[in-house]
Amino acid sequence: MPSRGTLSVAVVGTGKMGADHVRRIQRVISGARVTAVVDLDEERAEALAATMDGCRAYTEPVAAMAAPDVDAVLIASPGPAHEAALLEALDRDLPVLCEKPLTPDAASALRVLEAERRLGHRRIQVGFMRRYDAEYAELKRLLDGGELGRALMLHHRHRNPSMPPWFTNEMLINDSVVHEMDVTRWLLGEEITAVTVLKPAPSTYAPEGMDDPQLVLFETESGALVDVEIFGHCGYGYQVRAEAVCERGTVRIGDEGGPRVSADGRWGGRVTPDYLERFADAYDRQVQAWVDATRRGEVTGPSVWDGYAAAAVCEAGVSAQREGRRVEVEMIERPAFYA
Ligand SMILES: NC(=O)c1ccc[n+]([C@@H]2O[C@H](COP(=O)([O-])OP(=O)(O)OC[C@H]3O[C@@H](n4cnc5c(N)ncnc54)[C@H](O)[C@@H]3O)[C@@H](O)[C@H]2O)c1
Ligand SMILES: O[C@H]1[C@H](O)[C@@H](O)[C@H](O)[C@@H](O)[C@H]1O
Repeated sequence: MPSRGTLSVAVVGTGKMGADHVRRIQRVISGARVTAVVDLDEERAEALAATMDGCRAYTEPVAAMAAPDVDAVLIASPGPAHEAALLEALDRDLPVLCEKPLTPDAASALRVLEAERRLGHRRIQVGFMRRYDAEYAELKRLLDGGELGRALMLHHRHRNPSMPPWFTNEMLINDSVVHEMDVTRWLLGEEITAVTVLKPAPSTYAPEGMDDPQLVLFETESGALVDVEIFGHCGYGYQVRAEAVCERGTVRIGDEGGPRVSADGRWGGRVTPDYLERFADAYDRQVQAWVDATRRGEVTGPSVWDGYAAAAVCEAGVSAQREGRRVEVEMIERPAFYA
């Protein structure tokens, strides 16, 4: 299919992530421009729109999607607002890149899945950007290559320096560990079947009501075991690491590889301060891949099925966290539409 001209994108939600995607579309990647920005915070949307020629500010996603100069939508509002925006975009048959999580619970993710199936063709890519990170891609290549044998275990480490004040205990699972749910499914090519959450005595820096850190355990269809350390307030930087333990070898990614400085009788390196720096290349590749595929009239990358499957695992994870027991994941059969 021939490429369309420059893609005109509406960015819904102009907070930390939305503003960074706007910068990326305008200055880093090719083939797209931002013609609309939407935020409930009118001043924020207007201030951002004023920095771009030909860009209008809206407070309602519906109004932006109805604009004649919008032909694709990037959703970067908070998770609970995704469903309404996704359903509106599907009604208008607009291509979408939706930040993770697709939606915060399985029932709403299923409603989006059913709406896309009714439309009859895929329109939505979910923003599980780790799939576009060079190290994760190399790990996937090694596991798929088969030389190391079957993967028996995955160890994930996910540390944030701190979380915003509105972040909840449940969000450690359905906003943070959702990344490990997706990469586990993707790396191993199978579904997660059960989740257990263990909690050590919390850090004294954990906010009131938050058990931080937590250890989340996944079981998979083939019997692989996967552990995730989620630490929301480690204080010193942003670290995401993974190690695959296979029958004939192990692979580790996410170790800091930058310059090692020796000075003042010490040696050491730098820990990235946040996800925007650690995953900068992955976000760039993800958005470029979405723009390129959309201009070709295709939809690639993580699908609504991937978003739904992760939401189903999140739901089990939140119950496991609350009830202190192993919880099995309940999900529908994968429809042929998403084969
Ligand atoms: N992929 C990643 O690594 C990554 C990193 C951070 C955030 N995220 C995701 O990006 C999304 C946004 O997160 P953030 O950190 O930028 O949040 P944020 O709070 O910084 O920004 C959200 C913005 O959306 C606006 N908003 C709220 N409801 C809205 C609605 N109904 N319509 C339009 N605008 C609305 C808010 O006013 C705010 O400006 C979330 O889904 C989050 O999980 C992904
Ligand atoms: O929304 C953010 C984002 O998804 C980051 O990639 C993750 O590391 C954080 O834990 C989460 O809160």
